[in-house]
Amino acid sequence: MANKYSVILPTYNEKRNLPIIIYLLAKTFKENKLDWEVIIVDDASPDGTQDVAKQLIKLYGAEHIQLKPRAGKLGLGTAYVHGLNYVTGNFVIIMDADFSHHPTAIPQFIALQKEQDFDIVTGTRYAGDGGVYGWDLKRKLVSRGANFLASITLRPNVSDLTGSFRLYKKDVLAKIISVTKSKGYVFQMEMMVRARSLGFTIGEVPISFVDRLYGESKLGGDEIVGYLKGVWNLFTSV
Ligand SMILES: Nc1nc2c(ncn2[C@@H]2O[C@H](COP(=O)(O)OP(=O)(O)O[C@H]3O[C@H](CO)[C@@H](O)[C@H](O)[C@@H]3O)[C@@H](O)[C@H]2O)c(=O)[nH]1
Ligand SMILES: [Mg+2]
Repeated sequence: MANKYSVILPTYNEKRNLPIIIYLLAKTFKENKLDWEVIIVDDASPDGTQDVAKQLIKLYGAEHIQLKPRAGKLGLGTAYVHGLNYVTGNFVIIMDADFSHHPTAIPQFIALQKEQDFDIVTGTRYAGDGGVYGWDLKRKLVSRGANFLASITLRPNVSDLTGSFRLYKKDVLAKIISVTKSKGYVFQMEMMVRARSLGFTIGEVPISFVDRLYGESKLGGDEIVGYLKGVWNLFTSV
């Protein structure tokens, strides 16, 4: 069977970013002669993101773009779980819709996956020539601190635990999701810890994470508290 790559794209108020990210995804997949689809999981964005998504379905075709909305803002982790239900490909790519994750890295993820038959390939901002651009000191410290805390307590041996730009074998993602308990941003970290304890192989590709141009981050204080609780729960259970 030929490979098919399904992108799960969670959106909340991404009206301005969505057309461009879809354009770049379509371009990347076409140029690399890959079979693809994007599943947009929108949580009832008040800015009209879903109207834009519907236009994009007309433009690119329902075989390439699916819109799978939810009734309210239910969090990033459960958005992936929801999107996975509609995946028709054998590989899944998870990424943000605001260009912090650039589609040009996708062919590199795919090449590395093929090279060693990795179960997961994760983008990393914290190894090789990866990096973060456009964040203030506070946000940098939160991200570094979150990674440091989880890596010393849980030792998953992955250099970027909290990033979400990743490629998974579909069955592997389904397995990991079935044992992952977190609902918010902490989901990314828990998934890597679970993947390691299940014995899955993880490759890393350095990426540049550039902060969004349009709109605001949805990372707030409650997500940070949720993260700390998540580390603690894993530390006392795994
Ligand atoms: N459907 C849905 N989508 C959401 C929600 N919250 C955020 N999103 C979408 O998820 C993506 C990431 O959200 P941002 O608000 O842009 O996150 P960030 O602060 O830039 O955080 C990034 O860095 C974190 C830490 O490294 C990552 O954990 C996170 O996944 C993301 O890559 C965007 O496409 C955004 O629209 C939600 O509750 N529901
Ligand atoms: Mg962002």
